[in-house]
Amino acid sequence: MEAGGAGEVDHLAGERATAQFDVDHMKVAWAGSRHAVDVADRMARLVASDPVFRKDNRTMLPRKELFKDTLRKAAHAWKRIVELRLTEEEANLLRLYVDQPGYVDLHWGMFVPAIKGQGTEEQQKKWLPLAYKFQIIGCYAQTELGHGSNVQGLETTATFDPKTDEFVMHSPTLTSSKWWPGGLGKASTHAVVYARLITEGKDYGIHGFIVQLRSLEDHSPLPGVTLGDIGGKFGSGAYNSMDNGVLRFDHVRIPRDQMLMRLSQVTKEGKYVHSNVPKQLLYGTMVFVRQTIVADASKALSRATCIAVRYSAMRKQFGPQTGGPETQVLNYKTQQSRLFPLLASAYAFRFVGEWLKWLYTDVTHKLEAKDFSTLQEAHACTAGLKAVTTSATADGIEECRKLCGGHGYLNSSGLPELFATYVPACTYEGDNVVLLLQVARILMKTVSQLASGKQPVGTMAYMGNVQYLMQCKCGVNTAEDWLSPAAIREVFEARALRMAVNCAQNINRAPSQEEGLYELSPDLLEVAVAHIQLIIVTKFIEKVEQDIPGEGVKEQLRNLCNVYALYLVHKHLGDFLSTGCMTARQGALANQQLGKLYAQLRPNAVALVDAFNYTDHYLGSVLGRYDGNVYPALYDEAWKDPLNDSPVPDGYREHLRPLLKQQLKLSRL
Ligand SMILES: CCCCCCCCCCCCCCCCCCCCCCCC(=O)SCCNC(=O)CCNC(=O)[C@H](O)C(C)(C)COP(=O)(O)OP(=O)(O)OC[C@H]1O[C@@H](n2cnc3c(N)ncnc32)[C@H](O)[C@@H]1OP(=O)(O)O
Ligand SMILES: Cc1cc2nc3c(=O)[nH]c(=O)nc-3n(C[C@H](O)[C@H](O)[C@H](O)COP(=O)(O)OP(=O)(O)OC[C@H]3O[C@@H](n4cnc5c(N)ncnc54)[C@H](O)[C@@H]3O)c2cc1C
Repeated sequence: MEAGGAGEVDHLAGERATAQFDVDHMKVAWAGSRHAVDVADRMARLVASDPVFRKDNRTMLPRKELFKDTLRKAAHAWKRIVELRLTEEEANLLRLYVDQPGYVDLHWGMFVPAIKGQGTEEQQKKWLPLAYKFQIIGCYAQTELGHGSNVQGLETTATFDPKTDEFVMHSPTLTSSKWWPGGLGKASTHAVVYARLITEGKDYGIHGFIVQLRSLEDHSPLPGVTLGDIGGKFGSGAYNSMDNGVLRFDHVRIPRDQMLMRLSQVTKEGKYVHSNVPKQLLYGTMVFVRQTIVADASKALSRATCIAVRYSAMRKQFGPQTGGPETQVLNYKTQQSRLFPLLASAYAFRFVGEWLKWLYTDVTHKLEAKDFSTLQEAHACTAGLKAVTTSATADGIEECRKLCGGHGYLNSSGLPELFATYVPACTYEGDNVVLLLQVARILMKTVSQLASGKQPVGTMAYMGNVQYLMQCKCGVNTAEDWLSPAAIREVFEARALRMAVNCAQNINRAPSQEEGLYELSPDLLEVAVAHIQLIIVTKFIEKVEQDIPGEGVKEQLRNLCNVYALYLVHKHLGDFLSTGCMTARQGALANQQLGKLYAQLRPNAVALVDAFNYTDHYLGSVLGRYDGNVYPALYDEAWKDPLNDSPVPDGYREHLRPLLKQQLKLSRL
């Protein structure tokens, strides 16, 4: 079929011709290195060219078929990984481009890291080779029906029996049933189970245990183990490919050496021994995953913005009153003011994710050397950035759906499934509100220590500049003044610090610290968000200050950085004004500058999303096609729906025909 006569293919080519920068170099800036671009490109094409990895029919598959398809894809991916001797980097990219949540995510993302982080050397030697070769499949069984956020409230017990040198795993109540772990329902043979350790009659709190759940012969649940899937989830396709599971134990015995004993041990005699390390290291796997979730946020948001930008560039509605061609919807200022901040956010999250990965690696090295001084920083940054980036990404994907008008609501746009798959990221690995309150508590502690002269470090170092930041005045006089990184940084620092100090003062007025924290928790959330946004803005500014090769690349990144920062100023103007960080006039100038930045971004928009280098397979959207040839694709896609298998639908004879015949009789009356 011919395109609808609007010349869409040429349209995107024209868009690409207006770019004022070298897209190839922007791909490098986005991916991190030339090597990263090449590997990602190779893996994306490998997946796209393999019929087993087809996913265009996914939202139409019934759950059982979808799950079987996930098993097939995972097994095929593994076969290719082994046959092609892919490196870990390549294998992980392959997993990314297969783009179907499944047990492998939890096996590699949580089961293996939990054993690495919490297992002794012997335990690692025993279990990791089995996991690396997929001779066992593992998951991370922490959350229960009754408790998820409150980890210390978990009820599953692991009671040591010195007579047999075993732990007895038991689910004493309905609410102690493990509930949610991915891969648990149908695929896993093993789990790292978090349970209350009881020995010598004393409850020592939550610890991790490796427990075999299913037979390695026929995959049936072992005696005393009840297992199942917890049921269908939000959306079609989407996270329904994952077997989130339920697990109950009825006095299941495991050898003592299956307690993960790196942080604490139980001796043969039943003595509990805690190594001289912070107990929060038990939460290390969550910290690791939160860091990967921040990196994933930029992937999901960049996918959505890529679809919305390309579609908005080809879609036309209305036109000048004087006549002439219709207007590309991307030219509407409202479309730009909704879409460009999301595009800028995708870049911002990419760079802060890169920095967070560095921080995580640095903290891990320090922990290995028994230096625990940066544990709090790692917790605050991973928890806060996870919360802020996932919330903004989930909202952003939904905004992109609306930006694509009616067609955005079709499954073939890719946006409904992307949203449904993505949105649980706001809940899993820590509910975003719960995580932001953790950050806020750390900020309150830091403020309370300022008076004693203790200098905050890391991302909180700016709080040490309290004398200046509490009274400084924003020096912006013209819209262009807002292009100064120093001016931007200062207002974000002043806003974050003043909000934190105000909140701390209000808490101090409460009858007790606990009551204050409780009453002011809505304000605390905003304090945490302001601090985390400061980190994202700062890391973006630092990125732009680096040496970035490629014609025009640095300029585009600077533009995106300014869009991101000034969009936040506009969105949170109330914070900036109420804390006296800027005047209403300066707020208006920021908005004026933002409009100018959008106009500069406009000719580069399509090229900026091309720099993500996504294949049409990975995007999975007829609206986001690289060639912009949207209408024929939309039209063809509709005919693939099973509802169109026959011109007359199933059910006609039973339900439509009698009705229509009856109406006929009535009309004859
Ligand atoms: C196809 C084949 C391919 C093969 C490919 C092969 C290659 C593979 C490559 C690798 C692939 C990688 C893939 C990754 C993909 C990952 C996908 C993941 C999908 C998501 C799954 C989701 C899983 C889950 O959801 S798991 C469950 C998560 N649960 C939670 O997050 C619970 C949230 N609750 C908590 O974290 C806590 O309970 C908390 C913090 C809210 C409260 O805890 P607690 O009551 O103990 O503490 P407090 O009293 O509040 O605080 C005490 C003290 O501790 C400090 N603190 C708290 N937490 C931490 C921490 N984490 N770290 C450090 N410190 C912490 C806190 O600040 C307090 O400090 P004080 O100084 O005492 O004040
Ligand atoms: C798709 C998906 C996959 C998952 N995979 C796994 C997995 O592999 N392994 C695993 O162990 N778990 C998994 N989980 C569970 C997940 O980690 C928990 O659901 C998550 O940590 C939130 O906990 P909750 O369900 O107990 O929420 P709740 O804590 O019950 O939250 C309910 C509401 O209460 C609020 N709230 C709770 N506490 C506070 C507080 N202190 N102050 C203010 N408000 C509060 C929350 O903000 C929220 O609005 C998964 C969940 C999902 C959705």
